[in-house]
Amino acid sequence: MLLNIRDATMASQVIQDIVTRHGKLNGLVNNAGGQFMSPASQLTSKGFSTVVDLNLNGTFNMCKAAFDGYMGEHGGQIVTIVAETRNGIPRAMHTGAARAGIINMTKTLAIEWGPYNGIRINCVAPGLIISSGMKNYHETMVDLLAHSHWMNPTSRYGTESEVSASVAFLLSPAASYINGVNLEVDGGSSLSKGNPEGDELKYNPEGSRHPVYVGWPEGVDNVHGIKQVDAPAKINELLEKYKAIGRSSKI
Ligand SMILES: CCCCCCCCCCC/C=C/C(=O)SCCNC(=O)CCNC(=O)[C@H](O)C(C)(C)COP(=O)(O)OP(=O)(O)OC[C@H]1O[C@@H](n2cnc3c(N)ncnc32)[C@H](O)[C@@H]1OP(=O)(O)O
Ligand SMILES: NC(=O)C1=CN([C@@H]2O[C@H](COP(=O)(O)OP(=O)(O)OC[C@H]3O[C@@H](n4cnc5c(N)ncnc54)[C@H](OP(=O)(O)O)[C@@H]3O)[C@@H](O)[C@H]2O)C=CC1
Repeated sequence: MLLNIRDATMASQVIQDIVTRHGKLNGLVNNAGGQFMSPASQLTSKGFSTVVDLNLNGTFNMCKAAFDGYMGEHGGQIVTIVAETRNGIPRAMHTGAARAGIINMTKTLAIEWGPYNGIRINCVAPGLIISSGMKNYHETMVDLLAHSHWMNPTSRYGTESEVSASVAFLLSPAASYINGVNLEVDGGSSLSKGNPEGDELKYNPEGSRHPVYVGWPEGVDNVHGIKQVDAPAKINELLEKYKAIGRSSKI
């Protein structure tokens, strides 16, 4: 099934096809999105609109299609992946504005659509995550990002598994009374970003138990159970580093 979320007609068609094929639509996860990096001073009006159209309008198109095509009558759960935006997103003001718009749209929809058979709608806001998406960026940006892994209190990137665990939780009955929230999955970067001159020890002063705490559950055999993703090499190197730390992080 082809889908361009920027196209409202296509969004409705895809929802209709799913309902026809499966007879129901329990959940919608709006994960599609993205941006290009540009300082705001160099951003054109068209560039700004493009990113807002993709993220904000695209998410609206999918939510509306799900509501009209099934959930308005039968209820359901919606989770939208946004991005950690609390202090803005330097070099990505367009996406920051769009994601903040989605978070506010989500609050309104939670209020307006909750009465429709208990529709629940929430957001998950990832911080920096080791993901295939990083391949979209120029090498210099990847370098910068790879050197920014300490920029939150956990001093590391997150993983796709850590984001999807939160999505699964919000979709599940375990979250049956959670509606209209934005769950930050960011290692605390929304609380503190650190100093660009700093290093990974910033949040781990001498005397703390571990240089970096990973805290991933063991895989079937060991921590190597963490999924390998098709991220740029420099970002994947971080994953290997965390795995090694993970093995020595057991309390
Ligand atoms: C030290 C810390 C650094 C802090 C910064 C941290 C930032 C973190 C951000 C949050 C973390 C998020 C991570 C991720 O999201 S992972 C990646 C996910 N995937 C993507 O981002 C997708 C990559 N992007 C794209 O696929 C496309 O750029 C996009 C879909 C967004 C747009 O594609 P489209 O084909 O619709 O658009 P066009 O190419 O036709 O362009 C339209 C106009 O947009 C302007 N533009 C486009 N590219 C650029 C660019 N690279 N620089 C500047 N401007 C750009 C331009 O005006 C285009 O119009 P014109 O073609 O007429 O010029
Ligand atoms: N990785 C990170 O650090 C962070 C990521 N995020 C967000 O998480 C989400 C997933 O990102 P990630 O996996 O990293 O990156 P990817 O680029 O791998 O995933 C983005 C997905 O969105 C799809 N997509 C883009 N535009 C459209 C469209 N118009 N219609 C339908 N699908 C579209 C892409 O499809 P296709 O491949 O076919 O183009 C791609 O599968 C994104 O919204 C991203 O911005 C937020 C914060 C941090």
